[in-house]
Amino acid sequence: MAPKDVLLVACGSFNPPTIMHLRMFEIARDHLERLGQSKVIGGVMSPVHDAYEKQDLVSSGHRCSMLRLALADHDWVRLSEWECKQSGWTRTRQVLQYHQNQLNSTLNANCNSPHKRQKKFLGIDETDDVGQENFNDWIPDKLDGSCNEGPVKVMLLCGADVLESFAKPGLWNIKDIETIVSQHGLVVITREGTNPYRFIYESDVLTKHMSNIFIVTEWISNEVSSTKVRRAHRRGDSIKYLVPDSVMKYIDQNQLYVDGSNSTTNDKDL
Ligand SMILES: Nc1ncnc2c1ncn2[C@@H]1O[C@H](COP(=O)(O)OP(=O)(O)OP(=O)(O)O)[C@@H](O)[C@H]1O
Ligand SMILES: NC(=O)c1ccc[n+]([C@@H]2O[C@H](COP(=O)(O)O)[C@@H](O)[C@H]2O)c1
Ligand SMILES: [Zn+2]
Repeated sequence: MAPKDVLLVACGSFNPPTIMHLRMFEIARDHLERLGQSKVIGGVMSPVHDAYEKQDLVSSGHRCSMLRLALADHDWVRLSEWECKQSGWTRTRQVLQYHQNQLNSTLNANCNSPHKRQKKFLGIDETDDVGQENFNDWIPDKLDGSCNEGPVKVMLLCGADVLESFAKPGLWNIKDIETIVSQHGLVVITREGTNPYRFIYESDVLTKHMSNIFIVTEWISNEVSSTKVRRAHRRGDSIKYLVPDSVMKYIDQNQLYVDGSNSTTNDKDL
């Protein structure tokens, strides 16, 4: 059976983006492709909306700028700004659905209408809906104009802490969890202090859809987190090699994470 095309979507604060956020994609792609059933055709980072109001969250303007710098030379992972440009916070199931719909319509459009480049040449406006900005820069080049592609499956890429947050009362809608695991699928990277296998065992819905959940053990473990980076920076410690150099420079130039002044929220426990 030919491998199925997959697009990995990582949702998160990326406050700031760390090397581990970028590593996640490499680890996931190696694992999925080694299993032989999937071909990863691209990756997307979708920063959460400011309205998520997580402690110390700097504006999505800053977070998108940092992601743009972090991904500047990346050959297969791209930033998607759609989520943070909405009027409020969007549930992850809807974020995945949006990206799936956009991919499906791109694939359909490729087969039913003139080639995109031809459209540009003809001066046809590429906006989706009247008055709606086009946020489609994240679509892999591979799909840009080609009509012989099969379907592409959008999967959620996350760390095991996000998987375990499924059990936090009131945080996730059970129907959303079922839709995410049954229709999209999950690629979960192990993280210190988590036990994703046990977590799946203890959940009926996750056990039911286990064939669509890929747990990837990161043997070269790296416990960098955005929280630790922010803390180190606030204390005047070096964050070199924890975030891309371009991101480190941006943090300095914009004096981010020095105190609470750039944060969209005041310090509070969430
Ligand atoms: N070291 C890591 N190992 C595995 N997954 C990670 C790691 N760091 C981040 N992730 C994953 O990256 C995604 C984005 O997470 P997020 O933006 O919350 O980063 P974070 O480093 O956990 O930040 P914070 O400390 O602010 O929560 C999540 O799915 C999270 O689990
Ligand atoms: N119900 C939901 O869809 C739901 C709940 C909690 C977090 N999330 C998402 O998980 C991601 C990671 O969040 P944290 O940075 O809090 O770990 C964010 O993108 C957030 O939007 C989604
Ligand atoms: Zn986190």
